Formats: sequence, C-alpha cells, structure tokens
Amino acid sequence: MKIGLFGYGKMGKMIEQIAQQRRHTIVAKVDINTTEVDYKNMDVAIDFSTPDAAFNNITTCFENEVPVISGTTGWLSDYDKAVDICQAKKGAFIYASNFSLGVNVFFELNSYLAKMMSTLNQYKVSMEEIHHTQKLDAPSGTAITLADGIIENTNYLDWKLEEGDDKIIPITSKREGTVPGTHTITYKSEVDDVEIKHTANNREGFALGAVIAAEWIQGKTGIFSMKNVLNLK
Ligand SMILES: NC(=O)c1ccc[n+]([C@@H]2O[C@H](COP(=O)([O-])OP(=O)(O)OC[C@H]3O[C@@H](n4cnc5c(N)ncnc54)[C@H](O)[C@@H]3O)[C@@H](O)[C@H]2O)c1
Ligand SMILES: O=C(O)C1=N[C@H](C(=O)O)CCC1
Repeated sequence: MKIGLFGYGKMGKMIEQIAQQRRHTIVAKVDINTTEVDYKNMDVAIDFSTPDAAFNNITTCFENEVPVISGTTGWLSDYDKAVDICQAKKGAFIYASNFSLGVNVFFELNSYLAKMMSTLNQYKVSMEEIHHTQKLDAPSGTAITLADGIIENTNYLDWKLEEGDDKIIPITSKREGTVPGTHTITYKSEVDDVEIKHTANNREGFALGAVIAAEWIQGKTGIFSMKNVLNLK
C-alpha cells in the first residue's frame, strides 16, 4: 500500500515505522512547510497533524479521491462538513479519537459499565485524562468519546472541564512530562468506587491501529469507524 502521511511529527514518524514493518511504502510526508503533494500516487492518506490543519488536509484528499484515516483531535466542529464532502466525492473516511486496539475495547467496556450504572443513583461519575505537555487540545479526543459513551447510556447530558452540576460529567485534564495517554473513569459513592482505566505505554498502539484501518479501508467507499474495522459488536 502507498501511504501519504499528513503530519510528520511524533505520530507521523511512528506510523512510518509501523507501516514499513508491514511492508507498506511512504510516498509523501506532508508537514507544515510542504508546498506540493502528489495525490495520484497515494492509496491512502493518514492524517495526524494539528487541530487547525486537519480539515483542509482531509478534504483536499477527498477532492483528489484519496481515502483518509484521520487521528487528529480537536477539529471535530468541522467533522460533519468533512463527511458531506467525502460523501459528495464518493470517498472513504475513518476518524477515530484513538486508534489503539485496547482503547477501542475500552470504549465498549465504558458504554457497558455506563449502562449498568445508569440506574444506581448513588454513584457520581468523573473522568481524568493525562497526556504529555506538548498536547494542544483539552480534553483529549479520547476523553470526549468516553464522555459521549456515558451520555448515550445514562441520564448525563454533557461534559465539562471542571466540576459541573449533577447531570454534567466533570473531566480533569492533566499535562505531565511525556505521558502518551492515560484515561480513568470513576463512579464514586459514599461506600465505594468503581474505576476503569486505560494506560498507553507508548505510541505504537495508536500507530498500529491507524495502519490496520488504512489496510482495511482499501477498496471501500463510505464513512466508517474503528468499530467497523475491528468488527466490535
Ligand atoms: N487518534 C489517535 O489514536 C491519536 C494518537 C496520538 C495522537 N493523536 C492526535 O494526532 C495529532 C498529532 O499528534 P502528534 O503527537 O504527532 O503531534 P506533533 O505535534 O508531534 O505532530 C504534528 C505535526 O503536524 C504538523 N503540521 C502542522 N501543520 C500542518 C499542516 N498544515 N499539514 C501537515 N502537517 C502539519 C506539525 O508541524 C507537526 O510535525 C494530535 O491532534 C493528537 O491529539 C491521535
Ligand atoms: O498524544 C496525543 O495528543 C493523543 N491524542 C489522542 C487524544 O486526544 O485522545 C489520543 C491519545 C494521544
């Protein structure tokens, strides 16, 4: 597979390594100062850039009939517009806030736990995410996906980056050293706590998931998720 990398930072470099181990070829490394891109030579684009660059990178790929795997977080206010452009061009698109296989299982566990907790009013949920100090967005995209999973399965209405009222999920975002990504969800009552946690030990899991998604999307048309790729439920 011939891969165009959009964003050649920490994740772009890790994806290059994993893709080459899986016998793929990197045909473009597009970063902030790139002036020309040859889309004709690309089977797929993998975008791990920045919140302000992602939408333009992704939709330019659709205009050039290149399927896109997007891992960039912090640009989702434009997600629906990107989907419209993809569908108009009969393209193919996967966005995931987190491509790690473990986190995608954790997303399912989170939804299942939320469903069970939804009738136990004595528990109040909260979330903590910890990432490295270079991270531009807060809360993490993963934390937002986890909050959405809780909202879909309980009476919680929204999330907030601070203590909210009863129906709001409070998210605490910490930025420490080089932490690749840790997410903890706690249901607290007077008598006990129920907690689930995912810890990324490095960035390899994110990169592997993105390359697996790029392999999976070959020959397909439409809007997909990691749930489709991993055949979860
Ligand atoms: N979905 C996931 O699994 C997952 C995992 C890790 C990181 N991320 C997200 O991926 C993104 C990148 O993370 P990172 O750790 O590699 O960050 P990074 O800062 O190391 O790399 C981002 C790169 O994008 C480049 N860039 C800036 N403008 C650009 C443009 N117009 N076109 C192309 N590239 C441009 C920057 O110069 C930089 O090299 C972030 O949004 C992060 O939250 C997602
Ligand atoms: O390093 C980052 O930045 C990460 N971003 C994603 C997020 O915002 O959830 C995934 C974890 C790492």
